[in-house]
Formats: sequence, C-alpha cells, structure tokens
Amino acid sequence: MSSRTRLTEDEITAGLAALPQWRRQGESITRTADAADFPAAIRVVVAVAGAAEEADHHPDIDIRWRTLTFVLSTHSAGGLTALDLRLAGRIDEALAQES
Ligand SMILES: C[C@H](O)[C@H](O)[C@H]1CNC2=NC(N)=NC(=O)C2=N1
Repeated sequence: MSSRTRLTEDEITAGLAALPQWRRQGESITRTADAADFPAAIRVVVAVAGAAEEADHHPDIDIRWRTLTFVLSTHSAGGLTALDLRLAGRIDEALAQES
C-alpha cells in the first residue's frame, strides 16, 4: 500500500495510540508544544523543515513566541496517511531535543 493512501479509522486510532501528544482534528492531526524560548522554538522548526523536505511531506506550522502548533494532513489524499503519522513522530523527536 502506498504511504499516500488514506488510512482507515482503525489505522488512525492505532497510529494515534503511539502518538499520545497528538489529537485528531477532522481530517488532520495536531500537536501544540512549548519550547524553552523563541530560539529553541525556531531550532525545532528548522529540524522539522529538514524532516519535511526529506519526506516530501510538509506540516502547517504556527509559531507564537515559544509555542508551536503543528497540523498534519495529506492534502493530495484528502485525509490522513502513514506520512502524517511518520512526520508526527519526527516532530516529537525534534521537540524532545529542545525540552
Ligand atoms: C508534489 C509533492 O509531492 C506534493 O505537493 C506534496 C508535498 N507536500 C505535501 N504535504 C502535505 N502535508 N500534503 C501533501 O499532500 C503534500 N504533497
């Protein structure tokens, strides 16, 4: 199965069980987290940008001082795919480096 194929509800539930910081928001998943300060938040964004380019899969990112909100969805599939779950894991790693 292609990683750009939409996941079933059961697959989404199983995937989110391994990503406890993420919550479902319609056809996307989202996580908000605080970095230590603004430079740390920007370092997270730079790390996530690298992971996104590598995966050719890009999050929506909202930056408010040291608070970051990520929203993941696969627009071309019209919903959630394995790419979103994989990138969520990479974002968790980038945030963990700065907290
Ligand atoms: C051509 C390229 O693969 C597509 O435009 C990719 C790029 N990044 C993407 N990112 C996300 N989040 N969803 C997409 O459907 C998507 N499509």
